[in-house]
Amino acid sequence: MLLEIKELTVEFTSMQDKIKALKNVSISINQGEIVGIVGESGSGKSVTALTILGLLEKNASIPAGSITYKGRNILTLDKKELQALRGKEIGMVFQEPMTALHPTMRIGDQLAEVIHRHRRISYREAYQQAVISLAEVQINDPELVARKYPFELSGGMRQRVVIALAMSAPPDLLIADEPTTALDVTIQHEILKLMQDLAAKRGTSIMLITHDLGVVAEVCQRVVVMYAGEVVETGTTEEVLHRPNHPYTKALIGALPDLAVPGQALSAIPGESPDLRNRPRGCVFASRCADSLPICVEEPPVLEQAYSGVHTHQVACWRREAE
Ligand SMILES: Nc1ncnc2c1ncn2[C@@H]1O[C@H](COP(=O)(O)OP(=O)(O)OP(=O)(O)O)[C@@H](O)[C@H]1O
Ligand code: NI
Repeated sequence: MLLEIKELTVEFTSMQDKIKALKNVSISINQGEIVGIVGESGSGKSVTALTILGLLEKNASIPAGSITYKGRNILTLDKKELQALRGKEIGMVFQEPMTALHPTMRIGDQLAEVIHRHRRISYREAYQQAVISLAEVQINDPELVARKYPFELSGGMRQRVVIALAMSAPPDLLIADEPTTALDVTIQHEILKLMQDLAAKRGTSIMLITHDLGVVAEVCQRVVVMYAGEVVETGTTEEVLHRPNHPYTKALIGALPDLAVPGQALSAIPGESPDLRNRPRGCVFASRCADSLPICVEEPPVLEQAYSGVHTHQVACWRREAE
């Protein structure tokens, strides 16, 4: 196991309010695996990523849980140790590539600087390596692009550069938070394929955060469905997409015209997600669930094996189909 998040709870304090953004979240990622994290806006996907990276804002606290990376609990590391982990061991790619790039520095120099820092080779060698890594992310004429500034590139090209940057160490884990959301559909496909190929070649694991089940179907081996800061269902992509067990997952999938097509946003399910300042006593999804039972509003269901004999597939639902 490369990364193991165990019963993680994250809270934010703002004004007088305490927002429980994550509750009892457990997610694991094996070496070389691509795991998709899906859920609608506000379900806690980005908070999960930021917690792993040690980048939560100052108003956050972590009252419970652990995040074990290669046997070490990341939550106990100090600032310096975390910084060393980020970028080198754990790479990151976010939705907006501009935030990861230095606006007034040439692409080749940005890459060379990072490579120089991580690999203890001369700057000249690092620059040559930078050009090679641009070619690896399928940028035509990498020498020319290396001399350009970020603003001279298209969004898709910039995201390729960010992936080259994130993969340059190279990391063992890549955390990608909606890496293709801002790009048009054809470019999305190319970038996903690129990440998948690079990961396979280097044995990198990827945590791929997306609100797009088509993206999950295309590249993920496993998927974690989050709702209101909790994991409601998890399993192999096949299990979750073809045999969904949780009413929320079913609703997400049922509303998609064609699962194999990326670029379809999660559909709107009637109702609103619960107020995270005042979480419901029972199941978080009960207020929007078409199949809820009296017990659903009384007691929270725990994440349990969905079908007997299938260990990978788990669901938190009182109507869980155990057979
Ligand atoms: N610094 C903060 N202070 C207070 N609340 C926060 C803070 N950061 C996140 N939250 C809250 O935590 C919850 C989860 O947010 P998060 O960004 O993880 O959602 P998400 O699943 O990534 O959504 P999206 O798909 O819109 O990116 C939200 O209700 C959000 O408002
Ligand atoms: Ni997010």
